[in-house]
Amino acid sequence: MTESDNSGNSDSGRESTPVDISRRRLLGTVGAAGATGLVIGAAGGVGISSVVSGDDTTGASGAGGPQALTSVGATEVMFHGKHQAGITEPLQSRGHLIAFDLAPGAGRKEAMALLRRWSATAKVLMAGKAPAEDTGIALDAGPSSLTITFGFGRTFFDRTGLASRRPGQLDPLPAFSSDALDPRRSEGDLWVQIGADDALVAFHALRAVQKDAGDAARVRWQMNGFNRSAGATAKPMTARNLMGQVDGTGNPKPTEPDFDRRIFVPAGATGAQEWMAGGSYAVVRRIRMLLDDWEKLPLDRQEKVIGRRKSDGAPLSGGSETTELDLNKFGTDGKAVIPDNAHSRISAPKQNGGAAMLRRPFSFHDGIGPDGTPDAGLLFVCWQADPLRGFVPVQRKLDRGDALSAFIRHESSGLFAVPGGPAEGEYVGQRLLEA
Ligand SMILES: C=CC1=C(C)c2cc3[nH]c(cc4nc(cc5[nH]c(cc1n2)c(C)c5CCC(=O)O)C(CCC(=O)O)=C4C)c(C)c3C=C
Ligand SMILES: [Fe+2]
Repeated sequence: MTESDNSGNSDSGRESTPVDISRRRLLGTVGAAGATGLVIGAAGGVGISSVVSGDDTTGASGAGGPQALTSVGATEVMFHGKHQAGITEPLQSRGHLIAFDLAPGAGRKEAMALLRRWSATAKVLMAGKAPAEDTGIALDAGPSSLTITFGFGRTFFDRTGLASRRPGQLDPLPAFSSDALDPRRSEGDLWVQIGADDALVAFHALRAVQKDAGDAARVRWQMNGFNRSAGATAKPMTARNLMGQVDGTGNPKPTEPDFDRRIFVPAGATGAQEWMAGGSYAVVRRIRMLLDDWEKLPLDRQEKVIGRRKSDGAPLSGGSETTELDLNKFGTDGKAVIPDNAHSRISAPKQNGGAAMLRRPFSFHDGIGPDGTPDAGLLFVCWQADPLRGFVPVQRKLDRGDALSAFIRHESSGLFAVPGGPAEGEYVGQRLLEA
């Protein structure tokens, strides 16, 4: 992207105004025009992307000179838009999920100031610029698809005197029989999701968000995750999880007519809080994978657990990855080719009255647990306009009879209201906090 794309985007007038300097210019490495890259706009909703060409008119990137950013580094996601960034964009290779609780004594005033600070920081960092008193962690890097997404947990509303504006959708999720939840790593007043295609850019944002919290909020829990790096495969492919499965195939697509209705809260929706228009609800579950057990299972049984081939994600009923599941196909033994307890069968929207969610997870690996097995699995994050029409009915059904249940353990849970994207000049959550 060119530097001029960002002119006029400084956050002057906001608290803790970040310095409007590109991280690369701090090192004096960028010419009048930057590298070729992508700008992903949240405006209008769903990751509209356009290629911005950047001819290096200075010749600075020639032999011996500084190099242009690759498309990985140069890709920028817009902070302002109808929806917050970090929901419909492609999975990034690094992620941090952090929940905060407001500090004792902090209320609505402190929360407003915090969301102003966080928004100003997010805007600057997502543009690949340096905040005030920068740590230098991300020097040299471009925006690298950084997204920073903010949400409110159920407890936020009592602590800020806003109980009358708490959406019913934040009512606690039902208990599921397979839950083994750790309350200290669950829920929280505020939630921040950071994603980037560079580990240092993601960590840089994490530190900035933590420092901005100041005396207003304390970290309740933090989880770190990853996905495959952009460019690691010969062509763009659906991600794999740590069980080796192709994971994400059945996700609703932004091109589908009911995508917006399923994922985002419409303006003027009956019973919805107006400040949530354009927003979405995030369900976050830390799901441990019992990898030692899973990896002992022969391939054909692993495939029956999911109902799809491991090699390419195609349904066991035939076709390729994107072929629809044929749930009525039977083998010569008279049994359903996609077993009754297969994860794909049970979670399919047509088996759940159309219930659908957008899954956007990160894998995690936190070493070896006290039991000697890998503390690894999925930071499952799913997005929907209403958790009672997305996550809850599907998880209820999975809880009753999913073949995958024997190989996973839900260890923590969070439900967060993620407001719509801020308009130019607004901060995230302003319509809730200042209405
Ligand atoms: C309640 C929601 C879900 C949880 C929790 C969940 C956990 C989970 N899933 C996998 C692996 C796969 N899931 C797949 C499909 C799939 N899963 C859910 C929901 C939950 N999964 C849905 C709605 C779907 C899509 C169903 C459809 O549209 O047909 C697949 C198949 C490929 C794909 O469609 O993505 C895999 C593989 C793991 C490992 C896991 C917990 C660790
Ligand atoms: Fe799943």
